Amino acid sequence: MVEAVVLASKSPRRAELLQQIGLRFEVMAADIDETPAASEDAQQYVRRMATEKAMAVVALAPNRAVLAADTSVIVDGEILGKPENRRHAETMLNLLSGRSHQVMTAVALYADGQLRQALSVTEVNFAVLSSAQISAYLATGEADDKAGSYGIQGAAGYFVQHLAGSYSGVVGLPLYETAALLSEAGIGLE
Ligand SMILES: Cc1cn([C@H]2C[C@H](O)[C@@H](COP(=O)(O)OP(=O)(O)OP(=O)(O)O)O2)c(=O)[nH]c1=O
Repeated sequence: MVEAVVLASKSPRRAELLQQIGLRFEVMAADIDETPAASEDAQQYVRRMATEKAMAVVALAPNRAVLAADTSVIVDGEILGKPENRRHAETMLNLLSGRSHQVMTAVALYADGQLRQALSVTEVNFAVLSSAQISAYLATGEADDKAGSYGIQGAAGYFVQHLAGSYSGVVGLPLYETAALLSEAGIGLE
């Protein structure tokens, strides 16, 4: 029997999304340093992060197919990752209020000695957020572990006036691109 793909992620959202497309997988997360390098742009950063997450797990399970992803929010060329604390999250939400930003998710798949990558870029338009709305949202705790300090799939869903791109990519794993990578690597969905 072919062994299940390993999802190199501690994100419950990524596991849920992968379940949605019927892939048999198990989870093995590896911690990596997520500090952006001074010289890299957002696209290079998310690609490098997804690759490093995958390769950290390949080092632990060398004969398995390993899938990983990385999501960042980009506004004015600035990369917004997960907030350090509530104040940081508040600053990010004020920055995103009333304008559009990009959400980039890179996916990396290592299988049969080959690394494949895909990138999903989505344009998201936020309504103007009042300070009361931001405070109420921060109190839900949903911002704490998410890039850009919001989760489109939760209470922040109503901040979004318009989206062009991949909804699943914003949540953390673009399903079209992921299925295409799996198919290229000859890994079938059930
Ligand atoms: C923008 C946005 C991000 N997110 C989440 C997806 C990711 O879990 C997180 C971005 O952080 P990541 O560093 O990409 O992922 P992670 O640390 O949560 O998990 P791992 O590295 O182990 O795979 O933000 C949402 O859930 N909804 C959203 O709308």
